[in-house]
Amino acid sequence: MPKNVIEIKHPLIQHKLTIMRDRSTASGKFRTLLKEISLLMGYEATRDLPMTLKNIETPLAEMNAPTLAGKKLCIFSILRAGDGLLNGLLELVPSARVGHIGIYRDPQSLEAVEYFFKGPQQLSDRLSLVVDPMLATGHSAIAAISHIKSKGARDIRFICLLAAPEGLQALHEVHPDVTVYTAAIESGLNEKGYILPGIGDAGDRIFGTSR
Ligand SMILES: O=P(O)(O)OC[C@H]1O[C@H](OP(=O)(O)OP(=O)(O)O)[C@H](O)[C@@H]1O
Ligand SMILES: O=c1cc[nH]c(=O)[nH]1
Ligand SMILES: [Mg+2]
Repeated sequence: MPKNVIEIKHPLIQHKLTIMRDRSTASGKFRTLLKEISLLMGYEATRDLPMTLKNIETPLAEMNAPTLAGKKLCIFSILRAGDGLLNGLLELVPSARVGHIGIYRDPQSLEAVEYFFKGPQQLSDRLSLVVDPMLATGHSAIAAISHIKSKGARDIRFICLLAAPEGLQALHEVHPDVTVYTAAIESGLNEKGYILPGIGDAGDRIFGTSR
């Protein structure tokens, strides 16, 4: 297993994930749980942001108080399912810029097909958080990260709910500089490239669609 993978085994995340895995959990509840998990994962993925001190006055005293040092963020959502993680992270860091990368996975070849890209101009001095609930073969994440690197992004983290070992390995081979935050490293992929035991098709479960 690549070293730069952080599996967040917090009890609240694991409990919520178990409810999401259950096939009888409806879309509304599924979305709510994914957003709650995004807040908890975002806490972990930002725990080493640079800090500085700022002089303030409380009602009682003057103090040098810790504050974020101003490292700017951009959150890139891999459409569609990435949007299930995006809004929670934006609530944590309201000043973050947002990029959208439309990618779907061809069901036969399992290759990533990009159909949309819109992101902020200046990426070289930002921390980019690329979000998608699923890292299966890794093709979608690799394509998304290659694209944002071509636009200048250098400091990149990938946040996913579930990661297959195959996807982690593939992503690490192409982008060894990218740290992955995940709630669970799964057993593997089935013959159609779905993560096992998994949650099924993330986009379909978030938006109530079906293939
Ligand atoms: O690691 P990979 O093998 O590339 O698979 C993961 C991708 O597959 C899913 O997207 P999907 O193609 O279902 O599109 P959607 O989000 O629009 O439903 C998922 O949200 C990832 O983007
Ligand atoms: O299990 C999987 C694999 C890819 N995409 C999904 O939505 N689910
Ligand atoms: Mg997708």
